[in-house]
Amino acid sequence: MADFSGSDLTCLRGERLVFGGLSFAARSGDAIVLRGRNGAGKSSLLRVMAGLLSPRAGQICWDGENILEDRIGHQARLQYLGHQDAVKPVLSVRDNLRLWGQMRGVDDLDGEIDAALDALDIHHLSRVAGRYLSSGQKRRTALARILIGQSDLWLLDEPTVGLDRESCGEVARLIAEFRARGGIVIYSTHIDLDVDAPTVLDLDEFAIPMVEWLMEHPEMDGSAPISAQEAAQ
Ligand SMILES: Nc1ncnc2c1ncn2[C@@H]1O[C@H](COP(=O)(O)OP(=O)(O)OP(=O)(O)O)[C@@H](O)[C@H]1O
Repeated sequence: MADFSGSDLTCLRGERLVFGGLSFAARSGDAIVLRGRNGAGKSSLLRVMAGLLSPRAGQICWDGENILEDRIGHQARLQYLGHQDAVKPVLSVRDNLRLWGQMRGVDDLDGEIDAALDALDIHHLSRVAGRYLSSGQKRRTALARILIGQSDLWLLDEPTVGLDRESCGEVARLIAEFRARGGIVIYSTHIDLDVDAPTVLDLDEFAIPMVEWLMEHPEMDGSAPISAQEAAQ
């Protein structure tokens, strides 16, 4: 039974404190849905969870080990789907999936690609170059990618953007199948996705006004006067 948790996380983007004091916990088969207004930090949190962005404070652990101690090992266990579909325009859909599969060192790649194309109902597009795909078809291709190779954790940033209503149902079904195999899914969405009993993590509850945060962390206040001794250091 895998265990993925974060404690007392603070995230800074640029000079802005996005959220603070955020904790979460998930075990095999769990789903967490991230909610919050635009700019609340859902994408930032997913990037922190993926180890692509370091938190300003707090830590994230997989089975008790800080993910930053072994970023490569963490990335091998997860599939991250960001806003960008990252579909190469000159490669066919099949070759895009082949490239991703090769990067993950997948063995039976052709078999896995066929299964992923079927699951996303894009077999008919397998020889079409990325540049000719519609935005929904690109999103389906990106979703097919997360099915290739073994993974224990899906981090999905608005997975249904650009998809028609029927495809949203397919995404919910894929999530259910992954959870049934023991996977952990954390996703952001602005629509209601038919996922069974996800834990809701509302980022709006963790927004901290900058001024309040600077009072707790005066060392981060670039506008505060510093002593002559500190200036000399
Ligand atoms: N690369 C970056 N550099 C600096 N600030 C950033 C960067 N990316 C995002 N931000 C800022 O971080 C904050 C959180 O953005 P984020 O994209 O995580 O929010 P979100 O909840 O996913 O928003 P949305 O619902 O609009 O997708 C925003 O204020 C944004 O301007």
